[in-house]
Amino acid sequence: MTGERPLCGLYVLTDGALTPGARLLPAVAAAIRGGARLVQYRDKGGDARRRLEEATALAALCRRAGVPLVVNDDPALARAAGAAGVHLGADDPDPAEARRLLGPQALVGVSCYDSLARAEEAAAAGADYVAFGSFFPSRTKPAARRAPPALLQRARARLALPLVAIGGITPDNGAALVAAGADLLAVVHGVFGAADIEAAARRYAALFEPAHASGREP
Ligand SMILES: Cc1ncc(COP(=O)(O)OP(=O)(O)O)c(N)n1
Ligand SMILES: Cc1ncsc1CCOP(=O)(O)O
Ligand SMILES: [Mg+2]
Repeated sequence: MTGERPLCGLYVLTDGALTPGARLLPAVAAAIRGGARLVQYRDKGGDARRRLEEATALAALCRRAGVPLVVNDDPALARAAGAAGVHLGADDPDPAEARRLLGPQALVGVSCYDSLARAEEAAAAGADYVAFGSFFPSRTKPAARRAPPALLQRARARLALPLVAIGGITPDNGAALVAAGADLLAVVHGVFGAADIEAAARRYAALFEPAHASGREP
């Protein structure tokens, strides 16, 4: 992806239970006002028409805000909705196929769990970022495979592309992940489960401001 802004900061993932129906767009708008720098439409529902409507509306909102929208799991939906890209895990379509469908400008992110080897493969195949985790117990995905924070330091030393950390991240435990090399913190519950979404997003975004980020590895 030839991005306008570097991929760095708070990455918010929507959730069908926390941001249902009419609450989706206001919730994402609040997260962006709070400083979110990347948005993922993550919806595991089976209603294709609703998903297309929601993803299309979110893509328009994100475009106006200058924040890329990534669609989880579904390259065809990303294309139909006019999203900036797609996020793919081990059980999803092949990232190379997604790249062919979405084109060279698209943002293609790949889940790597606790595997540096998988991340190196994804990087060599042209991923725009790689995601590791779950680093902490996740309310959104309790059965997610766990990864140790030290993995981020090893990944940082070996990989030049943006690193995403995900899983049970709070403004308190996220600082150590940023210090270990995470460029983006991917969050569901900590932002969209909050009573004040904008304020919650602001607390994560602050972890990337110079006062906090001075603890980061070069
Ligand atoms: C940024 C980010 N990282 C990891 C995931 C998980 O992807 P996946 O393993 O495909 O699991 P599901 O999200 O599809 O349940 C993600 N979506 N985003
Ligand atoms: C999709 C995903 N993959 C690993 S953990 C997770 C969910 C993260 O959500 P939360 O920030 O609520 O733990
Ligand atoms: Mg997936």
